[in-house]
Amino acid sequence: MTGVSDGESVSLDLLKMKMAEFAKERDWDRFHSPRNLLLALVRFCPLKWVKWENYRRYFSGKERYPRDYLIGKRGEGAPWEELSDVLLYLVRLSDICGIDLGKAAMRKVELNAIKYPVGMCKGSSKKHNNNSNSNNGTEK
Ligand SMILES: Nc1ccn([C@H]2C[C@H](O)[C@@H](COP(=O)(O)OP(=O)(O)OP(=O)(O)O)O2)c(=O)n1
Repeated sequence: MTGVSDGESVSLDLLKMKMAEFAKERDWDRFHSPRNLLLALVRFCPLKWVKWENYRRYFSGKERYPRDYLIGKRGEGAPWEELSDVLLYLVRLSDICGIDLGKAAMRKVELNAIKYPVGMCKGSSKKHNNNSNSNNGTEK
């Protein structure tokens, strides 16, 4: 259905192209301004997170979902749909702004490694500014 076979990966470039085609066919380029796309990401996507409440038991480790449901082989409105919307809007926003998202993210990975050297951070989730009350966002 996706045209991508099992085991084949999907590049950001392919998603970028698909989103560009999707918008062009519908004459939606004019709606995909940086402002609108950013609003879709910061306003609309968090609203969608409300849907994640449905999966609270899964995230708290209390419930398991069938793998096919999680990765999009079945189940409308499942986690894969919500995550995909975030990625698609982000890919589209980056494209419209002329940001090469893949390269930018690779650069950010490099900067993160400099900011959080293994020698200083191994086993500790403290944020780089050394604030003892903060962490790197992965723990609450
Ligand atoms: N102006 C728009 C509207 C939608 N989309 C695309 C990007 C998202 O992947 C998806 C979002 O569509 P919906 O707003 O209909 O959201 P859902 O598909 O999640 O439906 P719902 O919110 O009703 O559950 O469609 C887009 O590119 N540009």
